[in-house]
Amino acid sequence: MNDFSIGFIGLGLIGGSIAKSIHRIFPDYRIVGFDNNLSTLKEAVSDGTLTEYTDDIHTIAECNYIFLCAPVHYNIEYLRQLKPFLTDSTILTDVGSVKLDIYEAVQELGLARYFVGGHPMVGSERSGYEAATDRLIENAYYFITPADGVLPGKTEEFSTFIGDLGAIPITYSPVEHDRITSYISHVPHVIAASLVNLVAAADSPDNIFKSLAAGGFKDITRIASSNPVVWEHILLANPDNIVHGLQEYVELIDKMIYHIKQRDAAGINAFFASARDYRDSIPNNSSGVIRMHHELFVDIPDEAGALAKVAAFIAEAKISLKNIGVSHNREDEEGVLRLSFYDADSRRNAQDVLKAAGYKIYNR
Ligand SMILES: NC(=O)c1ccc[n+]([C@@H]2O[C@H](COP(=O)([O-])OP(=O)(O)OC[C@H]3O[C@@H](n4cnc5c(N)ncnc54)[C@H](O)[C@@H]3O)[C@@H](O)[C@H]2O)c1
Ligand SMILES: O=C(O)C(=O)CC1(C(=O)O)C=CC(O)C=C1
Repeated sequence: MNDFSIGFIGLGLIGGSIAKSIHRIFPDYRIVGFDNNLSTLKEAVSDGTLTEYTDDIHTIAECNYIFLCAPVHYNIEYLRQLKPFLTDSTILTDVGSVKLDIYEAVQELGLARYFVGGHPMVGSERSGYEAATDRLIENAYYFITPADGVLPGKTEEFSTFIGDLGAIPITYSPVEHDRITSYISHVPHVIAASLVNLVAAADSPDNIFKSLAAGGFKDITRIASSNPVVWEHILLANPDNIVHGLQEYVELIDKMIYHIKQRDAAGINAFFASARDYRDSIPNNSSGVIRMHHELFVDIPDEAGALAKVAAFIAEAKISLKNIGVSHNREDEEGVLRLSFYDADSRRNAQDVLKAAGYKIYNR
């Protein structure tokens, strides 16, 4: 065992995924967990991700790198407890979705010399350690927001470490970060949750809306299943940017209402056309604004066992499948089975295997 140590406060989706990546890439590092969910900690020790867990903040504070991975407001609360034990060899970081509030707290507490903030631009609607994977952050952009006054070399050292884990570090100021993420992440989560609440309120007593909801509604509302505590903290930590974005959004909706009321075909068309052009310009096969997804779409017969058969071909070829899903709406889907993989090689190999077995494959 190497005596290099990394401490985690919060071992859910993001903390757990980063800990698992570190364990995969640096198996000799000592990884220590602290979480208010004891069964999570026990599970992470038993699957080998954590070397040990602790309920003593001092043990975490003594680690070389400290990752704060609880909901954003709780991360800030831990700064004060860690402060007395930190040394110049510590790198203190967090993964919170909002960067200015923790940056200001760090400055106020005099912790700037240790602090390199971070935020992986990747995640899931699932939460908790059971949703964590050792590939989650691979190929994802990872914001780095160093404190003004951080000791020389720490930002470079931490960025290199994040690159070693397979993510793509990009350095931004906390102010820029919070403005960008309000548009591309925080406002969209509010909109997704609003849409679900809209439909839930309109649904019939026998829930017919829910039963009939197809790809469109499901695609745009996946993130409405996210952990409410995490999002409560994010909205309260970045209120001005989010309110501003939502107000602009309401203006857009008002504009569409006006077009519809006026029966303005050209206005409606232009609204959709500009959205389609921007959305289609997001590169699918690069680490662009939207993370690279290694996906295949496969047409399968609508019969029992068809999905299991495809999964068996993949398993026989020893290819790891990240996710598998079926769409029953054949009207606007060419391939109905969506397979996602952890990397481009796995996707390519699966494509070869399934093609050889006579399946029709689509790439999107
Ligand atoms: N969910 C995402 O997609 C996503 C993406 C990037 C960054 N983040 C950020 O990552 C952080 C964690 O989010 P997550 O999605 O992993 O949440 P999660 O709910 O999956 O995990 C949070 C973990 O923190 C623990 N925890 C909660 N309060 C605690 C406390 N007071 N002390 C110690 N442990 C505590 C929980 O038991 C849980 O294990 C948040 O700051 C969030 O903004 C989330
Ligand atoms: O993919 C998802 O489910 C996410 O919500 C990930 C997502 C986002 O893109 O909004 C959520 C929160 C973050 O801080 C970063 C990424």
